Amino acid sequence: MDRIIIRGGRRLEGKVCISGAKNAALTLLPCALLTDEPLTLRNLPRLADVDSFGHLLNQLGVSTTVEGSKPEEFGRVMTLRAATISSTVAPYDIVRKMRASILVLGPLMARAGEATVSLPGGCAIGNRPIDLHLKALEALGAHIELAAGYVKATAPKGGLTGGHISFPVVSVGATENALMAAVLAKGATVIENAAREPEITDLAKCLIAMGARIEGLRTDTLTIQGVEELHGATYSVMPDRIEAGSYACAAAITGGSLELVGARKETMPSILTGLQDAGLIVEDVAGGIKVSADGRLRPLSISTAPYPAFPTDMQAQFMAMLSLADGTSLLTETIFENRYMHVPELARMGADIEVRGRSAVVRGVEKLIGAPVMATDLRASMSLVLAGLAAEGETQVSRVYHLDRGYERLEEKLQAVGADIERASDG
Ligand SMILES: CC(=O)N[C@H]1[C@@H](OP(=O)(O)OP(=O)(O)OC[C@H]2O[C@@H](n3ccc(=O)[nH]c3=O)[C@H](O)[C@@H]2O)O[C@H](CO)[C@@H](O)[C@@H]1O
Ligand SMILES: C=C(OP(=O)(O)O)C(=O)O
Repeated sequence: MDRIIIRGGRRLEGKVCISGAKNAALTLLPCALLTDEPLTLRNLPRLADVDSFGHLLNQLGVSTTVEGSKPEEFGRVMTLRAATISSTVAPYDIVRKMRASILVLGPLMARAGEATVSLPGGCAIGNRPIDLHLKALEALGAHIELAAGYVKATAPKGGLTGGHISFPVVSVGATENALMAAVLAKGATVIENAAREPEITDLAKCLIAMGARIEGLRTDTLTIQGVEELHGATYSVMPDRIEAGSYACAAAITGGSLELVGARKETMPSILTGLQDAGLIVEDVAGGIKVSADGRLRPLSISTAPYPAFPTDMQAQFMAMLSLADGTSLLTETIFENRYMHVPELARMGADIEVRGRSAVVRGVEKLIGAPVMATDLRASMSLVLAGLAAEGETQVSRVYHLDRGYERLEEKLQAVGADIERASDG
């Protein structure tokens, strides 16, 4: 298994190219199931999850071809074509490894009228139920059965019909599944209390490019007028706001200055406000954003919540950064009940953090010290890399496969801006 080895203490300076967003890519890929014509996705990040999703789609009968696989090229182009759907089953083995697999449910129902998808179950960051995904499909006429760990959904004879969906809590995944199911349903669908994450807008824009009729983009009410069929399209995946935020934290924690090339300011309001409140200088530059440290970091009080509030996917990275702030910060996690797996590992590097239920009290320390650490999820692993960049001495982060799910060419991007970081393989 690979490890990342970091010798910390170097100030980072320069430009980092921001890749296509994982969480957008993973909801754009299943759109290929909605048409028998080719869907070409540009700016796809080179990530383990994107490859796994491609394999899942192959099993369902989708052909995939990839261009731009040369190591020096960023942003792959994948053309997907679901001329026919040969299987409507997403098996446990794949869904277990990649939770986004659940996003084939809506499109399979829309196109094939049936889907059998493994229940995802819990994962390291907490319980991740799918009851809202299922209720949304039921509102469109689907019949749902649960048996042997699988959801079996079937549409009535004439297919799904438009309906009224009102989510009791904001769910990104359930909004995505509902949207992808509704675009081919007969008649109109209204989704209330829809998630407003930029990745949802990216999905809606791609569906519109494929011929869907959707109104209310960027708002919490989406109105969809079902169409007979969708056609092929070419669509470019939005830049990854969480990757951009993570590199901004790298600039902050090393007292450095990084230009985040391609980052879109309008997709990361609360992240940028958090950085500014922590004392960083955030500037618009041509084609991106520049984030620079300006003295000691200030403590913050932050609560995660659905967009446009502070994202749960940035909580761990901010915690690493705030562990070196000049004072005590309070972080509250409202989305996932167990997203503090990085706390004991950061503590092994000298951070002073106390978890009290859903909150974490982070008392800033003068310095962190390198140590061997490991994490059980993606953003927790990134928080340890950030801590390692600032720490005195050597940090070894194991279980690198978590990072490979969400950060394209992490070591390469960090080396280019001055980090002493490498990947070691134990064979
Ligand atoms: C609102 C939010 O921040 N969502 C995050 C969530 O998306 P993801 O789509 O995985 O999760 P949801 O947005 O669906 O979950 C939001 C909340 O709703 C609850 N829920 C969800 C579905 C359901 O059927 N029933 C139910 O009760 C969840 O337990 C959670 O507390 O994790 C992703 C990966 O970290 C993040 O990129 C998303 O930003
Ligand atoms: C937890 C994450 O992703 P996933 O929902 O794919 O597990 C994430 O992007 O931080």
